[in-house]
Amino acid sequence: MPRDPLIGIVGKPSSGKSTTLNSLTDASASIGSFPFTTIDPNRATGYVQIDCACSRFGKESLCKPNYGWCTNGKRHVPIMLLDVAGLVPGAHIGRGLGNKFLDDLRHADALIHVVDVSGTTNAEGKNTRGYDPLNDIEWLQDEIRLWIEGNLKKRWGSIVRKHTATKSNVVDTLQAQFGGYGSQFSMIQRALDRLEGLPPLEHWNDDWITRVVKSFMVEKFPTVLALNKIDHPDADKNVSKIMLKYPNTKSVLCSAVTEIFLRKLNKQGFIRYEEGTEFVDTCEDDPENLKPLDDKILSRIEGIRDLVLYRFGSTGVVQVLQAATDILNLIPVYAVRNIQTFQGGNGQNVFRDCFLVKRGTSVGKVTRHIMGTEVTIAAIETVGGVRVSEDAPVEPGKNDILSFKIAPKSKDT
Ligand SMILES: Nc1nc2c(ncn2[C@@H]2O[C@H](COP(=O)(O)OP(=O)(O)OP(=O)(O)O)[C@@H](O)[C@H]2O)c(=O)[nH]1
Repeated sequence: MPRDPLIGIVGKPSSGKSTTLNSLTDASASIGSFPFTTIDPNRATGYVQIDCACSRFGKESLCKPNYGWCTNGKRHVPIMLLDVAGLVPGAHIGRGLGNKFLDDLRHADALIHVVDVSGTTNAEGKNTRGYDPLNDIEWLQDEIRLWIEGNLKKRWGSIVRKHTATKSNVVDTLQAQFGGYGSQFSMIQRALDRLEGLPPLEHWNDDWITRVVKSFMVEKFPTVLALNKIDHPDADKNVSKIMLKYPNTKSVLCSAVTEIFLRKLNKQGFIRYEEGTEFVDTCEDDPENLKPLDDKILSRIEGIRDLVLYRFGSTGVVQVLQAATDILNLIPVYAVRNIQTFQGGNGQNVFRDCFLVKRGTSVGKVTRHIMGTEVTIAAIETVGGVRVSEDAPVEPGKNDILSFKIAPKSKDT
């Protein structure tokens, strides 16, 4: 059974990790209880915003998720986040929280690297001016690579001896080494396929080992860059530099502190703010429903509109989490009791249960993930009561709303 996806938040001290995490985990509407089975202090529930299936069928007013919430067809689906704190240069040799950080990381399926693009904090997170954040992207990648490489090189002699003695396949040999990082055979295969002219493992020199580890990292730790603090005047030139140097890495511009500020005022009834958008109303726009603000805060909001919202379309925070689920290829799948009305088990409300699963996963696998392996599924249906085979893949808008008919337990069991 696939486990729930986990997204790690990484970045140097003072880059804005906690602020970003707070804005991703702050649930502004009343929400269901915690859906995940394991809770540890570094984990928090974030909410990724998706277009809910209820809006496909004009049933927005009847939508009531068991977990998260849905407003006018914009649904906030829970996803587990991992706060990977304490990374400083030299972590792989034990600086800062050192290996503790790296150990936490192995559980993550994707990373959000929060980068301070204002250039006002150095590699250690201390105040400065004109720091080049390109360094942060490089050294974070290097730390992870050196950690994996270090572990591999320590045992390289015996790895090669065993590999040749047992005439093993290179994928099997690497899976035995990388299994501890949560690797899978398919991941390793893809990582190796990307490397042209790769010699047999027994002929790998240091350079080839580095290339293999880098390629493996692309598979194991797909990364979104959250280019944070875009509200700062020095951010623009740093953002352009990063985009030029890393054209193929998903980057999202954001201002976590702005998001926190707007959500707070929204909760207190001073503004109307729709998360993930550029729309903010104040008492000037709606004096009857919004509380009055003093001139200082009004002018700060004006600044936020000009510097962040109108320039970039939003604070970017909602989009950061969306980008992380996109690189993992996750799509929402809905389990309903009644395939005609989309109602849940209690016969009320629609689309109560929504799960994020990898696009292309077979319906059978999704079924077992949701229903468990003990039950016997007699039939699976999708929209219109159409039967779906267990092999059919789930895709956005296709086989993504499912109803399961359970076979009655036989008397012998
Ligand atoms: N201008 C600006 N400042 C920000 C933004 N996000 C965070 N900050 C500020 O950056 C500082 C550090 O933010 P934190 O969220 O504590 O950073 P962190 O990465 O969690 O730091 P550590 O806990 O030391 O690892 C705080 O003063 C924040 O207010 C932003 O979008 N814009």
